[in-house]
Amino acid sequence: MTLQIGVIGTGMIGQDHIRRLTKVLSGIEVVGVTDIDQARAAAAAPEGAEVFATPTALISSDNVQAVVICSWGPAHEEQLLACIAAGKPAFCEKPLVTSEAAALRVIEAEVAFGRRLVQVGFMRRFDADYRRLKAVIDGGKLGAPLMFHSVHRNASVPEGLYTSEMPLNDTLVHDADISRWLLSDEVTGVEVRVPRRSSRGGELRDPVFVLLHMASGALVDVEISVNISYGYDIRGEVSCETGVAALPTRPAAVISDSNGIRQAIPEDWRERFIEAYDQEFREWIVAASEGTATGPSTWDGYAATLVADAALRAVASGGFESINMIAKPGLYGPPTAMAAE
Ligand SMILES: NC(=O)c1ccc[n+]([C@@H]2O[C@H](COP(=O)([O-])OP(=O)(O)OC[C@H]3O[C@@H](n4cnc5c(N)ncnc54)[C@H](O)[C@@H]3O)[C@@H](O)[C@H]2O)c1
Ligand SMILES: O[C@H]1[C@H](O)[C@@H](O)[C@H](O)[C@@H](O)[C@H]1O
Repeated sequence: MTLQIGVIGTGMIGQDHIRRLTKVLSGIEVVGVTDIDQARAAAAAPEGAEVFATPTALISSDNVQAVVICSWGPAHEEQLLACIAAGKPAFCEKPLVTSEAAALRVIEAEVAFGRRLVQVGFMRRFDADYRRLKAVIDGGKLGAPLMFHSVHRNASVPEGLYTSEMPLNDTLVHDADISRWLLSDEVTGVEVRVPRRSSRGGELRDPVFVLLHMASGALVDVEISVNISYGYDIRGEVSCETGVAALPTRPAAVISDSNGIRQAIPEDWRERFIEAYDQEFREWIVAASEGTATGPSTWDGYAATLVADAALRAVASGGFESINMIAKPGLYGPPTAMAAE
């Protein structure tokens, strides 16, 4: 059976996902697209796909069985709620939503529906290197994880569109999610330090240094640099009681020329996580074909939203900002460290 998919938002990642859904993966057909920029939607539409005037029209179409949301974060809530109301599985790019209140409304709707329908685009969980790192930590041979050093560097970000809040509410959400998942832990508080500003980003608050306090007592430090120019560089190292486990340096062709011997660094997220995005969709397609979702959930999107909110408060206060989660609904699995009481 072929799953008929509609894509909302045909910008950078929408186009990349349409490419993988039409040229890489099987078991699906992109039957519809929409974007507030109708010309962009028409240009991105695969042959034979319908260009819908609005997300509502796409979601309610009888031809669309599942939805991929790649619009801007502030638009996600309305589109997710419409998918849940229609009972259609939705893959939603990060961030899930852009406020705690919005995250709670999506949780409430999905819990009332009674089955998981939403998968959030935290693609690092599908990356083979991160999966091997988690297997080592879960294996327990290195003892308990004590510290996680997470480095998140972008070569550049879209000028004018990427604001000073975004290192914390757009970029950090990946590190927040991967920390919770890798360490099987929950974030209970956040501190942020702002070092000397990089002259490459103009007035942008860049870089930032974030400290995540985990429920177990483990600490996570995150470097976010979004104008590092040399490439898209993602690193991670977990210090445990009797050893250290780290992401490997990615294999790349070794080039020897008059500049020396060197290996290329990915240019951006599309290249670094290409296999992870393919794999997250493979797993989503299986789940969505069964009318549900897998992997990062609305609950995980909610948790990352709380971290982003706390980080923004921490910049303003200069101190420690705590996080208080609601009790975890059973739909999202057993209680976590924080919600256990
Ligand atoms: N997982 C990742 O690594 C990753 C990478 C890039 C982007 N993203 C996320 O994907 C989303 C899109 O990012 P992008 O880089 O493609 O941005 P983009 O600006 O290139 O594209 C967004 C598109 O959505 C459209 N849009 C916005 N609001 C809409 C609405 N209400 N209805 C219909 N269309 C609407 C815009 O016109 C635009 O074409 C963001 O949430 C971003 O954080 C995730
Ligand atoms: O939307 C993008 C995307 O999520 C990337 O994975 C991240 O590295 C960028 O900082 C962010 O702006």
